[in-house]
Amino acid sequence: DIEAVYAAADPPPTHKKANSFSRVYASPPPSPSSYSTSTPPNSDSTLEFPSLDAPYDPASAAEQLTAHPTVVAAINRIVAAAGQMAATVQVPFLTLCDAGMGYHLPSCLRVLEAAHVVEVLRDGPVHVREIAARTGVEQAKLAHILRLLATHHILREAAPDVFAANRISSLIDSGKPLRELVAKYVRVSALALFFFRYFLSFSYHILLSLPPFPSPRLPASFAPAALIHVHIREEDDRGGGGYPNRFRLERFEKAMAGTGSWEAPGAGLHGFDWASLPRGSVAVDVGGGIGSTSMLLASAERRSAIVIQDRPVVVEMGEKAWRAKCPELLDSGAVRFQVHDFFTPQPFTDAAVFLLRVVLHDWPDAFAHRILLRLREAAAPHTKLVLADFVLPLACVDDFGVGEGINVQVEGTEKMLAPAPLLANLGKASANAYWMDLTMQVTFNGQERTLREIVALALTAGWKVVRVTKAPGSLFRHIVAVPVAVLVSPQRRARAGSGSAFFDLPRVGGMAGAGNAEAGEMEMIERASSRCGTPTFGSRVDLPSVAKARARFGGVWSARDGRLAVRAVPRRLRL
Ligand SMILES: C[S@@+](CC[C@H](N)C(=O)[O-])C[C@H]1O[C@@H](n2cnc3c(N)ncnc32)[C@H](O)[C@@H]1O
Repeated sequence: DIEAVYAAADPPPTHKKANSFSRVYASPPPSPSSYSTSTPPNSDSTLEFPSLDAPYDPASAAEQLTAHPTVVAAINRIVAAAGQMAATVQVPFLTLCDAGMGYHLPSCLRVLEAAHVVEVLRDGPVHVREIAARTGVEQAKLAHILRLLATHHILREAAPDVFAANRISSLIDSGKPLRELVAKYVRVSALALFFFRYFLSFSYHILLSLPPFPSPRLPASFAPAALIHVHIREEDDRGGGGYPNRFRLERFEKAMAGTGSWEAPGAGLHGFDWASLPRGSVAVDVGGGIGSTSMLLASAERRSAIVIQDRPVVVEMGEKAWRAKCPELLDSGAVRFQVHDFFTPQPFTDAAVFLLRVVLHDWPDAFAHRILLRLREAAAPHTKLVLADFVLPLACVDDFGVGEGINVQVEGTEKMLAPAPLLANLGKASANAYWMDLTMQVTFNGQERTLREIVALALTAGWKVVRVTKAPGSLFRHIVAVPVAVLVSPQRRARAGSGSAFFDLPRVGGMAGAGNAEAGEMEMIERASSRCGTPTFGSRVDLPSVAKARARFGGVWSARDGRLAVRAVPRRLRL
């Protein structure tokens, strides 16, 4: 109920009718000489500094105050002090990451401007669903872009997924009606996004084609340049003499070891109760790289055997690294490497834990769904899935879906990381997770995800998230999920215009895949599935679910032989 969401949001800022730019130039602030520098600027005690949350109004007394020489000097000192304090106190690794990925900010700003988002927000907060509909930009991507801008105080997330312009973004309001702009620049927004992506990918390729340079003074665990990582095709990994991809591959593995610095100290060990696993059980580190995380686990916790799965060339490198560092763990069988493609059936069908660390963020939802589904097919009832990834908080207090049909009932969720007036997601202190999100998006069409997105994605593959760890000082989280019935996956694809189509509820792990969707989950699944390109149904095959399917998708639905059947495939389900 979008009205309810708006009602819950902060009151809209005052309407702005005129073009900010023209007003800026039409009424420049008084020149410094018009002030008496000896007079304190704020002798009127009611005059306050302009609010960040309200639109920019150059004519206001508060805004004019900012041109007074004393105030200008104070502003400069505040900005200098804030920047210097941040650089002084923040861990240098994170400051370097911030500096290394800040190039996403202008790209996001460009989307804001080219898609005319500020004009859409002119009259107050708007839900991203509506912004997407009015600008033609894909909703899921737009939400992340706008949240990154909100994290940098350029917009405001007034309520979950509801964005508002503020003192900064309102400055780029053209003052023209949206209709006029869209007519003039037909679909500029979609095109801009399209070309940006390619422009950025192109820049990456140029950067990555530069010859490697030695950096002997960097500690081995830190390789910032390699944080931009590349999926190297199998045939390239070994290719002639190892240049350039062999270098990149080796640098990449160092960078992966360096990602330990994203985590709160000890989080890798405490993110899951490894000691609770029965002696002799098996933990599978899927897409485990050279096993940097497993090495920590294996050294601290010897109850379960660890299998590290990856592609052949990585397994080869991993075995070499372990043989050099801790051969006894390989020789005792406590740890072993296995070549395995995670898009193919998982060979371990009785694992205690499947660990996916920084794997899902490499992949778009449709592929991430497949990786999760392969694990679900191999899961026993006691198997746990541990996802280790950044979890993006909203830039406002998060009610976890109340009022949006989504209830993320997960142990360990936090509605906010800081009280007002700080941003609920800790603003600039959290920038790195949002930079990584954009890096994943422009490089692989992957992404970092919010908890809602992770919960919804996992559910499409039969994993129910039950717990997320708290990790003070880091947005890198360990998320624990348990197997539930798979709610997804048409076995036969609906053909456009075909007379009828059946969507089987699959059998997984010997369990009939009759859905167990609870209230609210249906919508969540549907949203996730629309991103996966696969229609999904959270449904028991009973009359209410048939009615739900009809209401949601149109068409004529019935329950036949434990399957949902649809006649005259509705447009929304055509694949
Ligand atoms: C971002 S790294 C994460 C490595 C490790 N989990 C860690 O946290 O250090 C992603 C890993 O997925 C592996 N990978 C990519 N495609 C794969 C596939 N189809 N099957 C198995 N592993 C794959 C890569 O080789 C790489 O080691």
